[in-house]
Amino acid sequence: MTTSTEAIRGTDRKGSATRGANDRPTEVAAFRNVSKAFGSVKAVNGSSFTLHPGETVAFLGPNGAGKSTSIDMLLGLKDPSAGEVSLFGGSPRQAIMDGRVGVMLQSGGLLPEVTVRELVTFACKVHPRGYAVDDVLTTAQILDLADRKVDKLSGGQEQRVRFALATAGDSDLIVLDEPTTGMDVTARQAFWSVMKAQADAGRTILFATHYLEEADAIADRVLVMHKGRLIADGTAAEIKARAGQRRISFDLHPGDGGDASLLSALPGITALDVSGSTVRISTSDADATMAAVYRAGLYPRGLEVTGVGLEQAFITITAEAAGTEAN
Ligand SMILES: Nc1ncnc2c1ncn2[C@@H]1O[C@H](COP(=O)(O)OP(=O)(O)OP(=O)(O)O)[C@@H](O)[C@H]1O
Repeated sequence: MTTSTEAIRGTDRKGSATRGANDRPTEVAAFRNVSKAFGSVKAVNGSSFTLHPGETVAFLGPNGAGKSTSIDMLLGLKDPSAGEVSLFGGSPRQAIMDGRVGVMLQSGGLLPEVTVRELVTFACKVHPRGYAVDDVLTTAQILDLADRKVDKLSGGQEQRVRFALATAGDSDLIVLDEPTTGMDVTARQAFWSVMKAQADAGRTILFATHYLEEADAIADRVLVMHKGRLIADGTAAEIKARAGQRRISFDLHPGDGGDASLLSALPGITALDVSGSTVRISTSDADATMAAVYRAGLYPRGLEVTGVGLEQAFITITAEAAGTEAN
């Protein structure tokens, strides 16, 4: 028996993107020095990146960074003011018409007065390689909502219907703009497990999110935008390393001589928290900080040094970008 997820996974699609002369997959999407201005607002400013077959890529950035505008250009919904956007080596509009892209956008009303089943059936029919509607409803976990009118759904339920529309056919690229906004924790986990199956089947996935833990857990690669510019492009680990921060924690026993003024003067230190005998430090240079701790004659016990999470790294690099602009 074919399960709905298997049906949606379809065959292994790695390498199904544009192929080069030597028949190796090349690129799914490319932004080449792309800008988009709305009057005096530079929503996107000279952005270049390439999406490769089979990658899961998170698009991060503070509010107004230019993520949705970039996605709109990627999908041919907006034209760039300058530069070039291509999908599968051709125009975004052609790729959409060919059914190569499944899309879940942030906004845009779902048709009122139709049921979930009617709407999803329509999406399956118009897709050149549409799946069976029951498979799509099952995979998106909305079979129980099939007979409900779409304008009577909760925000989280609406998101799941949008997800069903994005996965109604056998697309090579799935683009999701803040897909889990409004979903509860269980729905979010279920959503990402379905997306993981899509990624495992070799589809390329691009998703914008403000949930950095999602990006950290799911993405092979992270693009960070800030005020229209792409300020980081790498794995979550590379971006964390680039932010360069480390967290150190240790215990100092009473009488060890460590006081707040001594600790706060340690080299590299960016934050200090002393709670009873436990010292927690954020530092840009863990080696120098710890060398100074030992030089001061302190005896730290239970020493732990860890990297920062993606959230802290994101805050650090976007603050750096804001600082650079201000200078
Ligand atoms: N149609 C438009 N007309 C004028 N300005 C616009 C338009 N669309 C977007 N902008 C502006 O372009 C900038 C980028 O907006 P965009 O929606 O792409 O950001 P975003 O990163 O998706 O933000 P968010 O995380 O809040 O969704 C913002 O300053 C926004 O106000």
